[in-house]
Amino acid sequence: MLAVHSLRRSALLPRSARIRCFPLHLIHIAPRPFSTSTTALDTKDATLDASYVRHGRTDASSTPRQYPPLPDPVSGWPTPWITAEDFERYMGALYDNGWGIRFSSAHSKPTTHPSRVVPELLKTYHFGSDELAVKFVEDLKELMSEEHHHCVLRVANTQVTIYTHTHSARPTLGSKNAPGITLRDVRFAMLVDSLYSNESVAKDAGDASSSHVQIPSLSWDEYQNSIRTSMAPGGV
Ligand SMILES: C[C@H](O)[C@H](O)[C@H]1CNC2=NC(N)=NC(=O)C2=N1
Repeated sequence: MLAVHSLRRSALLPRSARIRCFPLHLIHIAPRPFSTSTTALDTKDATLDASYVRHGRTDASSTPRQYPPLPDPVSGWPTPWITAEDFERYMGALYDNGWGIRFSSAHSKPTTHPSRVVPELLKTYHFGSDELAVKFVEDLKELMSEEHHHCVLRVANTQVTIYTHTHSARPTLGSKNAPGITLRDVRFAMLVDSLYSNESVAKDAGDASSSHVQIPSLSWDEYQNSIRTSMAPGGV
């Protein structure tokens, strides 16, 4: 619990400052629902120190790009889709840090929404072992519960892909509700990156970035066009 609060406060500080914000003896993780030993933030398991993250990338582009200030927690439902201003403010840094946008039909429901296409943010993280990937998922579960925001996870051995959209969302004022990308997702994406890098930084693990999936970085206009062409008949 404390770890997530600390994370929020320090999410956007430079790495060196973050290290100062995370004296390991102060970090406490609430008990886990299942017990694959400790988390990477936990001080008890020194054997996991150096390998939470796979250090495949040593090029300059692997340095995480600094994010603008974290959006405040969003209250109320449905949540508005991100605006052109939000897109301008956050998407450049999200793209540079390996996030992408996809339009997914995986969320359609045969009975109510047979051909629904949902815009969402996604990113794949790579780990040094299956166990470390599972530990990251445990930490994500805590973050999801703290944020009251739930993403879809795909765990494939040492890779964890995160897909995040907001179910209860609204494209524009007065329109019908439709799932999509909101500031809840932007905030969640930034917090997940921070979780990932803080855990490895706290352990002095070196390169804290993940390998980036090659997903085209849509401009706002392309994003709007994709929404128009790929969303359910009638548009949004
Ligand atoms: C009442 C509760 O907060 C809502 O059901 C939340 C839970 N988590 C959620 N997560 C996501 N991704 N989208 C939502 O609309 C959503 N709704």
